[in-house]
Amino acid sequence: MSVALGMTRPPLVRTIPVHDPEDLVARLPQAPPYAWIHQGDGLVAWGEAARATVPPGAGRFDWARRWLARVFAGTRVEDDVLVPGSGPVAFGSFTFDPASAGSVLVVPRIVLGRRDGRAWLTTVGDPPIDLMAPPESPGGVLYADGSRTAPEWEHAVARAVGEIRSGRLEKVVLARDLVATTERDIDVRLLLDRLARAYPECYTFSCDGLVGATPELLVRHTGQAIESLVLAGTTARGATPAEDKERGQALFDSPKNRHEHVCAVASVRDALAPLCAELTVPDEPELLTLPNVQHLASRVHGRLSDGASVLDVVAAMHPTAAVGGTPTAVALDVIRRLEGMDRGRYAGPVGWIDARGDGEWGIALRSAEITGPTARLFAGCGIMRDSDPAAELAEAQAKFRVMRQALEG
Ligand SMILES: C=C(O[C@@H]1C=C(C(=O)O)C=C[C@H]1O)C(=O)O
Repeated sequence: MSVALGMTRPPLVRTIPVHDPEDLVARLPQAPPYAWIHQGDGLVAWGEAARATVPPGAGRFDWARRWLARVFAGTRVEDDVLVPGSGPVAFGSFTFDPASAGSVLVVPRIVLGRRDGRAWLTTVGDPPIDLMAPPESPGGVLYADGSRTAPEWEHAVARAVGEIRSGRLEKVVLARDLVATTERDIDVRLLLDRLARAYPECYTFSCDGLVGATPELLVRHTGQAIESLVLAGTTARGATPAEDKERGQALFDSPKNRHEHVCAVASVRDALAPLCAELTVPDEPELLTLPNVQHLASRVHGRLSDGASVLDVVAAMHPTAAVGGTPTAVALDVIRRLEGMDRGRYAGPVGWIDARGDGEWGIALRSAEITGPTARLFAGCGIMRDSDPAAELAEAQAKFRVMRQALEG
């Protein structure tokens, strides 16, 4: 763990209003970027004032909360904007499996924010002057199987179906990985630009090499108010508007997908209920249409009963049945046995938190782990008792498309 690198006195954190930067991604210098962007609003950040490698284990969110409290308490703050995301902010991403290493928290040196026509700039200490070189293309992309070939993964899905039919569990989400290699190192800013343009309704994120555009908002925390967008149940887009509509209706009417969705919504409701004075869960899902797929979606709203921070809420929710399964413990056991890989931070919580405890966290889906000229892409699907392995494979391919297009341009 390192705190306030190179600073001997408590650093001054200053937030000032600035002119609308319009395109947040275009303001990122040549430095590892942090980002959370939705419909053009959000936060982009760079530099490192403090960083923590969060130790694995059941108490990791607690550890993170204590570390953040110490770091935020060790700053002097002059905040002329006072909105969620102003003042000191930390970005974070956690591994899917609590036993896996790799969870990280970073307090960037510079944060540029934009929401509802307002924009602000936060600096920690005296930040260095940054190089504004534009990103370059990584060149051609070659793909290789990750831990499982396509037929091996279909076999794993068939085995999961067998375990579900034996009555051990109702639902499990199985994922696979693909390894992409590019000619030159990947500039994450280029991926962010492409993702934010192609998927404005998703949350385009970047945190310490984990990059993606997730449609699934785990939780947004604004004062006492929280909201979550629960997704589960997926179909492809149609080739024509009529076919698109037909597919959407079939998804809505499909007992398999509705059951899959009910599992995910129940896990969110059960996790949030003990924290909330009010909680509204819709009776029926709606359709969320994205450029690559259509999902069943439920918007959940609540009011917290006490001063829980966004990270406390994340700790209570993860892993939801949208990425784990039902019941959770059995699903995690099946995932560990059948996937044949460590998910790393894929399907884990990713987002930001400020010193008031406000923040936005998504589930890190439609994402890749970037290291130099390599990207490890992930995609998964909810498996139910009547799942067809070939159909699940096709669904995973459609989900890979988000990061493939971001890499290929
Ligand atoms: C697991 C993923 O997506 C999740 C699984 C879904 C499903 O199986 O229908 C839908 C949305 C997400 O909750 C992924 O994109 O990798």
